Amino acid sequence: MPIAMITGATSGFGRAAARRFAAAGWSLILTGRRSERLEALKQELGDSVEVLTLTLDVRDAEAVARAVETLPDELGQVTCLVNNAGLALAPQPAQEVDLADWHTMIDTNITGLVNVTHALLPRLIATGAGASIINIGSVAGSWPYPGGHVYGATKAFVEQFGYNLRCDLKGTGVRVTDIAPGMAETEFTLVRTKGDQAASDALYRGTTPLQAEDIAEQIFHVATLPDHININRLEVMPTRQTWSPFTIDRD
Ligand SMILES: NC(=O)C1=CN([C@@H]2O[C@H](COP(=O)(O)OP(=O)(O)OC[C@H]3O[C@@H](n4cnc5c(N)ncnc54)[C@H](OP(=O)(O)O)[C@@H]3O)[C@@H](O)[C@H]2O)C=CC1
Ligand SMILES: O=CCS(=O)(=O)O
Repeated sequence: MPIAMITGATSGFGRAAARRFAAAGWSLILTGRRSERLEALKQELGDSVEVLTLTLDVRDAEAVARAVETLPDELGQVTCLVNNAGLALAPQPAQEVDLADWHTMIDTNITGLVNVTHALLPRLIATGAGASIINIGSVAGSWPYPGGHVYGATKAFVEQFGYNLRCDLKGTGVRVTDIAPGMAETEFTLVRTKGDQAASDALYRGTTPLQAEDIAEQIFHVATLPDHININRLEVMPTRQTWSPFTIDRD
C-alpha cells in the first residue's frame, strides 16, 4: 500500500486528508503537536489502515530528523509528503504586530516546512516514480491584502521553494505541487485571532467558504495522478471569493 505522511493532521485540511487517504487504503504517518487529537484519529482510522502517529513540532529540526530516521521499516518508503502544518497570526496591520508572531509564522510555515522536506527527501527519492511532495501554500502567497504581511510572504516562499525543488528533483520521479487554497472554514481563523470564536464565525457567516474536505479531495487527486503528470500549482478558491480593485490613498 502507498504511504502518506501528513503534517498538521490534528485539524482542518490535514485531518480531512488523512481521512481521504485512509478511505483509499493508504498507510498513514500523521503528525501534529496535539497528541490526544492524533490518538483520536488513530482510533478512528486505525482499524482499516496502518496509522503511525508522531507528536511533533515541525519547528524542531532535530526532532523531525530523528522521527523520520526512526520510521519503522514497513512505513519507510513514503509515497507522498503533505506539508500542511502551518498557521497565520496577527491579522492587524504590520505596524501593530508583535514581532514574536512574525517569527512564529516564519518558524512554522517556512522553517518547519523545510525541516520536514529535508528529512523526507532521501526516502521520497528512494520511492522514485509516483512519489510526491504536496505543499499547502495559499492565495495569500500571490495576492496581497491588508494584514497579510508575513503570512503571505511565507506562502510565497512555499510556492517558490516548490518550483526550485522541482528543478533539483529532475530525473528522480518525485513530483512537487503547491496547492494554494483561498478561504476555507477550518480552525485557521480561530488560530489567527488567538481564540476569537466570534471573529471566526463572523468571517465564514453568510458566504460559502471551502471546507477541509474540498482541499483534501484536491490533495488526494494530485497524489494519485499518473506518474508522468506534475501539477506545479493548483489555486482553489470558493466561487463566492474574488479579488478587489486597487485602493488609492487620496488627500
Ligand atoms: N483555512 C484556510 O483558509 C487556509 C489555510 N491554508 C493553509 O493550510 C494549512 C492547514 O491549515 P488549516 O487546516 O486551515 O488550519 P487548522 O488550524 O485547522 O490546522 C492547522 C494544522 O497545523 C498544525 N500545526 C500548526 N503549527 C504546527 C507546528 N509548529 N508543528 C506541527 N504542526 C503544527 C496544527 O496542529 P497542532 O496544533 O496539533 O500542532 C493543525 O493540525 C496551513 O498551512 C494554512 O496556512 C492555506 C490557505 C487557506
Ligand atoms: O491562507 C489563507 C487564506 S487567506 O486568509 O489568506 O485568504
